Amino acid sequence: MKRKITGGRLLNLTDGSLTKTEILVDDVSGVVLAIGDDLPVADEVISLQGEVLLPGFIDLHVHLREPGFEHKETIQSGARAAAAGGFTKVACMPNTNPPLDTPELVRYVRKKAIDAGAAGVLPIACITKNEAGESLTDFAALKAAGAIALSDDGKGVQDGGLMREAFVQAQKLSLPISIHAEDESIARDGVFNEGAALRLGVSIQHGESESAMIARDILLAEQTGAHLHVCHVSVEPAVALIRWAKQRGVHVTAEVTPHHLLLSEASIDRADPVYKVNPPLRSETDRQACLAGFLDGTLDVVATDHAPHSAEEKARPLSAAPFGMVGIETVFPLLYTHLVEPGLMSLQELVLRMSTKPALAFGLSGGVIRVGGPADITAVDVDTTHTIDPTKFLSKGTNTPFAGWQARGFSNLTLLQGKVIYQSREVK
Ligand SMILES: NC(=O)N[C@@H](CC(=O)O)C(=O)O
Ligand SMILES: [Zn+2]
Repeated sequence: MKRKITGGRLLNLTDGSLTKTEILVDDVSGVVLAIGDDLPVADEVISLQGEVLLPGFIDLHVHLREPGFEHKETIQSGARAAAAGGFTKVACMPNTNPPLDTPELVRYVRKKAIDAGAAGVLPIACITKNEAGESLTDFAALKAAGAIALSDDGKGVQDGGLMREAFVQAQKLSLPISIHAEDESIARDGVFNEGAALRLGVSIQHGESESAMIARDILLAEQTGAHLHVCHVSVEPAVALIRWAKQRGVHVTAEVTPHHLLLSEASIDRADPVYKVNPPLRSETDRQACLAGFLDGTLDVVATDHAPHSAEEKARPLSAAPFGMVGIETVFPLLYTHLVEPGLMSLQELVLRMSTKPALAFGLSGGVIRVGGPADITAVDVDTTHTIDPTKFLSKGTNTPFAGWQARGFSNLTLLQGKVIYQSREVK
């Protein structure tokens, strides 16, 4: 079927200009057939009212919880939530039950994702068997089954020798390794960053647990020539280390989450599990360093680390509640409203960091809208203000510290390969 999208404004990623234009897409070939005025008739016309047309967002770090934790999220609920957030592709982490450490499990996730018919889901497989940190998985078999990267996210690989071997093998297969950098001998199960922890009388998770492991893995990636991707950077020394590594020519990319860009430990007004996330919300100095690193490109991409948990789990006492926040349905409006509108970054730069650069970093298709390219598109409304209401999320998780915040830039329409995977009530 051919679909014509009319009434939208296409963002030019080079100069930031917005041009009112039509786009013709085909859901059989999955590509953009034409961009321009007065395009030929189509099987279906979708009329927009000035929404901005952007390449679908790509998230390199989400948790879809299947198999094993379907009460938190399913691949279907997570992929639908992603589409509502403007995402056409998400890379899901392997800390499921069982963890994604075999080709069969990787294929299971891919099949479930296709059945969901929403955002594309790209599995990241475990570095170590059962995420136990003791022996490596079969990287070649996992890649052949469709894994796009390797990670033990949720945990750091504590054994540096094992991690060195992982980089050696990943390099041969050109597979990125996404690290959850946390030295457990330093982190010691701490919950909040030092300032909030001391103020509220809870255990401290020291920032060096993150930066020390990043330093180790930069050195290992340099020696082995592997692609190191650093997850959820949150502390100033980590930003400095990644900047240094890039200057040395190490193949390193890094992500920053919306919560580490917009919140600090000063935002934690009470010992509430809604603020419990790993890595923790850090100091204002750390937040500023992450923002500066994001603006100067040291931190390449935004990733949400969408980490849904049930209301019951998040209602537990702080020490017993799980780490994690949802983010997939709110990230673009939050960053549009709090970074683009105040003039900290341009719209096209934000889109580059949410669509184009994630695609480039992991060698994925998408990230730009062009004739002949994939028809992976989202249309965002930058004029209407909405209040973030977790009860309206398509995700099963409502654990967000941004409830009640106002934002603009919510998606009204998302297409994957020319098929509509999300449409709001505003679009006819
Ligand atoms: N970020 C979190 O606080 N939690 C994540 C794990 C992770 O990304 O480290 C989760 O799986 O819930
Ligand atoms: Zn993590």
